Amino acid sequence: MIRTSHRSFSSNRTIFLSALVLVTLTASILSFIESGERFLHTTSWETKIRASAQIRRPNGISVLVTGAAGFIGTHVSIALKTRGDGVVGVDNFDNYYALSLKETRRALLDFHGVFIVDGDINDRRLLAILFDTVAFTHVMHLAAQVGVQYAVDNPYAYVHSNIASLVTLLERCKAADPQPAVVWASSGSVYGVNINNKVPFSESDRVDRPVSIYASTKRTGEEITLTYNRFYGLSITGLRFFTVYGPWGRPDMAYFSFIRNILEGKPITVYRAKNHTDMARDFIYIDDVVKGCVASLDTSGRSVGSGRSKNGSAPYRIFNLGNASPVTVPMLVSILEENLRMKATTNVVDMNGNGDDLFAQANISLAEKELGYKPTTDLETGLKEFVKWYLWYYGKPFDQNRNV
Ligand SMILES: O=C(O)[C@H]1O[C@H](OP(=O)(O)OP(=O)(O)OC[C@H]2O[C@@H](n3ccc(=O)[nH]c3=O)[C@H](O)[C@@H]2O)[C@H](O)[C@@H](O)[C@@H]1O
Repeated sequence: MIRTSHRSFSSNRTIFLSALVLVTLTASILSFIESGERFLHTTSWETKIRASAQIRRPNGISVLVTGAAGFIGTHVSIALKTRGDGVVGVDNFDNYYALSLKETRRALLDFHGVFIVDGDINDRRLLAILFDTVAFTHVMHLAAQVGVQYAVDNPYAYVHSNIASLVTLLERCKAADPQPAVVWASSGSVYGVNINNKVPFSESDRVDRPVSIYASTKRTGEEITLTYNRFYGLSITGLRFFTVYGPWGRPDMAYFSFIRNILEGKPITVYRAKNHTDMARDFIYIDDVVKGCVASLDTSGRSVGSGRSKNGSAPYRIFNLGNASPVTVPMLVSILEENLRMKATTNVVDMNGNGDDLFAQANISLAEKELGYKPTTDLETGLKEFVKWYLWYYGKPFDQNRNV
């Protein structure tokens, strides 16, 4: 959805990035000043929020996007704003990965007229002020502590971000009148080690054997949101994202860290299952995921409660958002090598039971039927776009003569 033609990659990169840096700097200085006064919610802060939340199309929606400076959050916010919806972002700008990338995404959002509130959604007062300032029709909840392996050493981060913050947000949505509809990021990792012994994975499969703290907090989130649907009438749509990749992506993910190491001539580590089976993922390109998110918002139905009471029942839905075509990690590496015309130095390591799922493949027929979801970007095409963005963003000289 964020289009930058190849020509502009080379010629206007410096101009575009310098403009972004300037906007970032201004936005950061302003947000620093305002963040200090955040709780006085100065009129300029409120004015920015109201302007950002303004709906500019007939039957438009007004969406609070949590995690708006994140990878999927940035793309979804821009897609909604571009079509005329009201969008306000909130992000705690944590340093799980490079803050500079989040700040540049903030500038990109600013460029598109999306204001991001710098704050933590576990902050009840901040949420109260936000919901008093804007009557959100929808919440796109993408803020989360992500990463499968990071959970091994940092379990509390997942409880704070994926459980405590979720409940704080749902409590605020429950109290709103009218209540917004909620679309939120679950995860394909809830399927665990393929306990169903069937592929592809379907939403009706058993998901009571998650293999990481990360996956178990996402599974718990599905149970918690069901409670807020059944008792308080919130419309809930959970999206089980598979392995999402693309421009402005997450540096902690394999596809991103591999390209960085290959370009820097450093080795990459390729995990393999104990019986020497290659790991495989259902890689899904960001533009396809954005379409799934927007379609979920558009078909969310209404919440039917207010406070502790509700009038009727609201929709509770879960969808797989994947590509339905798994690719092995070694294949991912060879596609990157082909795009970069460089060979990777690969260390193959047998999995250490770090909570990584061996295999993932989404059955997307339910999303196709209910959301009209139809992924169109295969991994080769998507990675080509990602490599172009990466070289443009990090200003890497791309030597066409490099041997593979
Ligand atoms: O499907 C999902 O729900 C999850 O997808 C990704 O998790 P993952 O698929 O494990 O993505 P990566 O961390 O990029 O790993 C992709 C594959 O590469 C492998 N890998 C990762 C890193 C590495 O250095 N080497 C390596 O072989 C992993 O074992 C995995 O098989 C995201 O990181 C999660 O936030 C998301 O929830």
